[in-house]
Amino acid sequence: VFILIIRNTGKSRRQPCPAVLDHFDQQYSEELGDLWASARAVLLDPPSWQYGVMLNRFSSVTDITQILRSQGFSSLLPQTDSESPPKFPPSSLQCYVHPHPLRFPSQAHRPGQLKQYYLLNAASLLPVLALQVRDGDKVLDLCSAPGGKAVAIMQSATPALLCCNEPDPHRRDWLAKTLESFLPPSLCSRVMVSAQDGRFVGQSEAGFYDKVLVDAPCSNDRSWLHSSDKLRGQQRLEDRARLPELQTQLLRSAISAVRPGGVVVYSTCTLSSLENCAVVEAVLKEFPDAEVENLWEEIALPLSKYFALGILVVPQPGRTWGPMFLSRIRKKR
Ligand SMILES: C[S@@+](CC[C@H](N)C(=O)[O-])C[C@H]1O[C@@H](n2cnc3c(N)ncnc32)[C@H](O)[C@@H]1O
Repeated sequence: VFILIIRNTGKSRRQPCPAVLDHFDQQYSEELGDLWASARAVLLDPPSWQYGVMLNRFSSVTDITQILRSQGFSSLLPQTDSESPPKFPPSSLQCYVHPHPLRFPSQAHRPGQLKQYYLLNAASLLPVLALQVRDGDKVLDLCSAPGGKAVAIMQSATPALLCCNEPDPHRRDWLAKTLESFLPPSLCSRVMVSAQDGRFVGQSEAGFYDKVLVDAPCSNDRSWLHSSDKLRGQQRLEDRARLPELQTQLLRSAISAVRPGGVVVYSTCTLSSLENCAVVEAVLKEFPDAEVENLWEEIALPLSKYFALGILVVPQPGRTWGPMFLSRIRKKR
């Protein structure tokens, strides 16, 4: 198999939206201090962005690992026989990363044919690792489209049920296509797609799930910074102000949907503390039977930066993963 790897070039450089950049400069220089200057440089430079290659364990094509290794990719997650930290629980999840911004070509959707790999920002795997899905778990992916984390969950273990919820009809179609492209028909009975408003799942399915992922709608810093025009950028800044309320409602609903002893992972792809720590903090006040767990020991990746209520991955030159915030909340027994 011949695979052409694309090196990102300056030709695809997109212009940042001045209003969004100005807003980020004000907020993030205050919240992140010196770290913002280097994160800013990465966010403004799409050709420097790295991409992870998550393998599909259900694809019968097996030579992809060899190709990746020969191109200089290496495994992001430590091999199970490795002695060196960090140690993750054994998992069949495999993702390859490259030190340079090389981009593997994406594969087209072909009905009836499973894709071999999924391209992603490797930090997106952290919420899935934190969820610690085990065989037989009942799992809810509350905000699921386009389905990257749902695919990663199914690479990690074989849950009894994975409910992928997405209320937006177009994004739900995209999600269904992703699942069809990566999962064999034999898993159909375990994986279902639902269309609920996630804010109300906690009432309708209280205490039903072992694990719930809330990969919340958020201000997606990477893409919002490159908003196509001024109006769109300004609209997004208005949306940004409203997001913490929706995120709070979704996290509240997720904690209600999990059984005592179960876990909720809350994640976003923004650096904004108002959508991250502040949301977790506000919701925890309402649930004395829930507590945040310390992920530092467990997910101590060199590209993560620790915050009191979770982990924030701040993109840095040469390690452009993130932005990604995650926090794991356990409901006491
Ligand atoms: C960050 S994206 C999820 C990405 C996805 N987890 C993945 O890894 O591919 C957030 C999703 O939440 C959905 N969403 C928005 N409002 C929602 C709500 N009230 N309940 C559930 N999902 C919602 C959006 O349509 C969007 O698809």
